[in-house]
Amino acid sequence: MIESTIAAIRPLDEPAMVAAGELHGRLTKPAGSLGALEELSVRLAGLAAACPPPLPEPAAVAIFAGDHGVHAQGVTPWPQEVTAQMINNFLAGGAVVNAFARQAGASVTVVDIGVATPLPPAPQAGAATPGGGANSAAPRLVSANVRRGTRDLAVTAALTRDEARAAVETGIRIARELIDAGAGILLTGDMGIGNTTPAAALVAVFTGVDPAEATGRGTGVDDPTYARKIGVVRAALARHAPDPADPLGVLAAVGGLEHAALAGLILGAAARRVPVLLDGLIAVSAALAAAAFAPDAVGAMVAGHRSAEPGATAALHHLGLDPLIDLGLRLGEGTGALLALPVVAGAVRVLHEVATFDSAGVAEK
Ligand SMILES: O=C(O)c1ccc[n+]([C@@H]2O[C@H](COP(=O)([O-])O)[C@@H](O)[C@H]2O)c1
Ligand SMILES: Cc1cc2nc[nH]c2cc1C
Repeated sequence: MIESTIAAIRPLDEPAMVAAGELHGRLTKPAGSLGALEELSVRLAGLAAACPPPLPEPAAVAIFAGDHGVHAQGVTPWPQEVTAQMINNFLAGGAVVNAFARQAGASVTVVDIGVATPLPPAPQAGAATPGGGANSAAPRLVSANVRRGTRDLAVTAALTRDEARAAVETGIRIARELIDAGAGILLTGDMGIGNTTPAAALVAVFTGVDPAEATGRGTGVDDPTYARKIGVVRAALARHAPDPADPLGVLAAVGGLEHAALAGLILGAAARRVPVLLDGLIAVSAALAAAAFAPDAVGAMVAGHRSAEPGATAALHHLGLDPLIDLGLRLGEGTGALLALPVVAGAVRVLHEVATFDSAGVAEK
């Protein structure tokens, strides 16, 4: 399923991009005056192979949650149980992601891909329900636990290749379900105490930057914890020597289940030519894996924001993506992607609704 998904990912459609660029030149605004929104809307036309591309709605956030054996190394001050407790908060609608999803009119799907603490079984709901607004469906839990947390990557491989594959395939399946249910854009979310450590390792492997540059303070670790965290990432790279040309092997050695599933979500969206709006460090580390599986998947990626984590900037640079907003966020959950959603929608709406100089009777220069 990974292989067939990769095979379905194709380059952007040039004629649609040319048409969108020409249309921009005829709209009632000085050429180039919408800055990065113009490039974004042209790219989304290329992704959809249509000018104008469809409005990116309804929007669906998928939050992948997992735990991490590397927690035992003292790389985060938070207890592991917080991952499961925050899932309950997501399902009750009380987290920041819920507030932002209501604001943006997006649905929220929470996927237990590898939480250590047992959760109440999810009701066997039918199809996914993207969409939102005041009457949107309640957040939904999908139970797809591959294992109750990864192994400690400081000691051994975090996952077997089969476990990593199962998580990637779940991400692909969630993308398909959300798109089949009508989603016009997918947003990445994550929850996992300790997950900035494997994210930093993934960034270091795929971009080649030094672990000290890829590693940040996560939820806000103190100086001794930060130094230990860099040492853990450096030692893990030396121990496993992951090959960046083998993304499944990299995810298995030093990744996490939510990172692997997010890579699958991105591949699944790219294969269906639906945009995927990336959140912070964990999302962009997964995006590096997705790009290693299928370089053309980058065409479907929109960088929602620049996380305060230094590894996120290294990853975005490697992917050639400019983030839409830069507010110093470092929360995760999908919050930065949700804040960027109106920017993406605005970029596309311009191509649908703005009058041309001709039609509006406005003189050109
Ligand atoms: O999205 C980001 O850039 C981001 C940056 C720092 C922390 N987080 C979130 O914080 C948690 C991991 O932080 P830590 O310090 O426990 O590794 C996890 O639940 C992430 O969603 C997320
Ligand atoms: C409270 C809390 C909320 C979070 N949301 C995403 N990561 C998180 C980490 C913590 C600790």
